[in-house]
Amino acid sequence: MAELTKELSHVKAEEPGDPKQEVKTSPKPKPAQPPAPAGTPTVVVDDLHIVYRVYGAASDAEKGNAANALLRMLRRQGRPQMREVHAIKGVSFVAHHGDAIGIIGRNGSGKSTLLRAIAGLLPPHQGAVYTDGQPSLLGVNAALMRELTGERNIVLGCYAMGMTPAQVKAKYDDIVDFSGIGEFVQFPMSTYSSGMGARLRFAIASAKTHDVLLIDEALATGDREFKRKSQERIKAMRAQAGTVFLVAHNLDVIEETCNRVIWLHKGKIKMDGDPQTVLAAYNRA
Ligand SMILES: Nc1ncnc2c1ncn2[C@@H]1O[C@H](COP(=O)(O)OP(=O)(O)OP(=O)(O)O)[C@@H](O)[C@H]1O
Repeated sequence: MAELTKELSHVKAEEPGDPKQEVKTSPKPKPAQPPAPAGTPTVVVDDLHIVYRVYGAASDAEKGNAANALLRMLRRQGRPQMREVHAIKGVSFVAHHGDAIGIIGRNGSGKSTLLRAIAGLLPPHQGAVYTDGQPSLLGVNAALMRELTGERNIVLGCYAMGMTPAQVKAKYDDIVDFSGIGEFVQFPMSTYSSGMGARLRFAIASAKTHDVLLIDEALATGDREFKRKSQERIKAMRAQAGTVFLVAHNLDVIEETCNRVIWLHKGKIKMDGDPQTVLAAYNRA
């Protein structure tokens, strides 16, 4: 913590007011704006199609025997084979401020792909995604640096979300407390269990109010107590009129946290409605 305090006080000396700040790259805080009223559209997904291109993959017709294998090897001397995986097929919906939307569906139905597309990480093959505000994707693989300590990752993660040094300092203890990693905050993240890493990622991401927060299975790795705390956080974010998308295989988490559920099946929306109705239909299928 001493090292961190030193680092923060050093950066703090270069905060606004100091003319040198003009050339620094540390993110500027957004001017305070009143939160948008609940019910205002935040995300519009319009006839979205996402197609992955996989290079070097054999088509079904080419698989299966030695002759085909030889043919494939010979063909690789020329242009590599390319296959397309049509992961999202014409998905449309509108999300609003204050919504917490659960995305459910079997393995491979396109849940993570949809979140990544809303986050702007995958270009639409067709259709479009419009967002009001900055979407932030929090996945279990969210990029924190394994070789750095929890402490440094908190600072970097907060900066990456656009927080000022003063805001990082104010939130630091809360992030450590919320994550429950205790003294491990001084250790490199490579020494953390997957649950500890996921808790720290959630604690960092939720230290800030997001316009659109996308959570991919992040709650699945926490223990019971952490799940309870994180559900409360999500509720608080909704109350501040942000929009939360949550992908989870644990349907209890979805039911307790979300006010709307979208059921994806083979890249298409099979059902979109209130959690009770959609989950009941999903469980019957
Ligand atoms: N990087 C990729 N390259 C090629 N195909 C991919 C890639 N990522 C996902 N896919 C394919 O896209 C489809 C949707 O995958 P996606 O990971 O979005 O599903 P999911 O519903 O999140 O699955 P899970 O519940 O197993 O996490 C699957 O057919 C998958 O094989």
